[in-house]
Amino acid sequence: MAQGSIPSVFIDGEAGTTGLQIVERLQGRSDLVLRSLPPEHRKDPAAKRDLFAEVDLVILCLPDAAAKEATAVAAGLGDRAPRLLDASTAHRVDPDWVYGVPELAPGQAARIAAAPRVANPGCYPTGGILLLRPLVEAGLLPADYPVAVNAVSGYSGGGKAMIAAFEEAGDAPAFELYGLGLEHKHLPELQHYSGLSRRPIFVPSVGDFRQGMLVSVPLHLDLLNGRPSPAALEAALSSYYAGQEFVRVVPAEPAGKLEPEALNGTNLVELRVYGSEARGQAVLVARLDNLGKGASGAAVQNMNLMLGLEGAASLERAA
Ligand SMILES: NC(=O)C1=CN([C@@H]2O[C@H](COP(=O)(O)OP(=O)(O)OC[C@H]3O[C@@H](n4cnc5c(N)ncnc54)[C@H](OP(=O)(O)O)[C@@H]3O)[C@@H](O)[C@H]2O)C=CC1
Ligand SMILES: CC(=O)N[C@@H](CCC(=O)OP(=O)(O)O)C(=O)O
Repeated sequence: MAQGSIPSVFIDGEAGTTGLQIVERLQGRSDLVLRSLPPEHRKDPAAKRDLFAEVDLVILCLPDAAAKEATAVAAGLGDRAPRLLDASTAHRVDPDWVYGVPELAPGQAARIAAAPRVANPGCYPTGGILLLRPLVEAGLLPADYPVAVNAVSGYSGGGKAMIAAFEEAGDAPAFELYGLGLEHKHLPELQHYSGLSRRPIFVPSVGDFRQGMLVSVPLHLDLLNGRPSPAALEAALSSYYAGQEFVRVVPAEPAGKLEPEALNGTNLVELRVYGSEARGQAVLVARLDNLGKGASGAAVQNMNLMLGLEGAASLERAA
């Protein structure tokens, strides 16, 4: 990108759920130019290659196989290759890609800003990692703790096909567990970036609401190092995310209820620690918009970092 020029961005997969939401979030921005392909050429590798060579950043909002193909197209351009931000699962634990959670660790935002290739995180791992990693790093949660992660998502998490099943076909269940083969595609990144040596058990579910997500982790306090109180876990999270704009540690309401849709349309994550000192138990809960901080909001946050467009961050703030 020439100094002083306005960066250009192409969203490969702009007609899909994640792509459309990114386009929506970029409406009204004058600090970048959004490039596009005519609909009849959107899957044409030659047309893609030509456009890739002209832009500064390509955001991949494609199924995994198509994201890998697009990455190969970019690599084939050598010096003219654009930087890539991949929203798919294809490159999230690939050491050649930087993981797109700026709040992951000190220096991660700077690594994203400088990276040629950034892997946008999965929606469930965003919640799980933000809850778990600070506790592992603080030495409170042993890396081999038998972690179980339970989660519920709105159906937009399943892209166009699942949206059609819920909104058009009308034959989708009101609620269902899935991933019960214990091989969900988010497990590698969830384990890796949380810093866990033991593979967690992950039980996702989907409900008959479009958007919104809760990710929860039950903990037995006597199995943690030093038997911390729920308040100590909350303090560890608060200190880890002090000063972060999009991650908020919120005191848990004593009534002990939480619904998943309150952050829809924002790029925020809320983290809470519910607990019973007397019972020696706690439940960590993350609330986020699966299409916000779980996908398109995170992609815009990463794009801003990669292109040095800090001034535009206000567009991502909660109303
Ligand atoms: N939905 C979500 O909450 C999240 C999704 N993601 C990831 O983002 C990616 C996109 O998911 P999502 O938006 O939900 O999926 P959708 O199915 O809603 O959209 C995918 C889009 O990609 C298009 N497409 C497929 N192959 C190609 C190709 N070769 N070239 C150009 N376009 C192509 C599809 O076209 P067509 O319409 O013709 O099928 C469709 O428009 C996936 O990897 C997904 O795992 C990540 C985080 C959250
Ligand atoms: C409800 C639902 O089906 N959700 C999706 C995950 C959505 C998501 O984050 O997918 P990425 O890994 O592509 O980021 C699923 O479990 O496969």
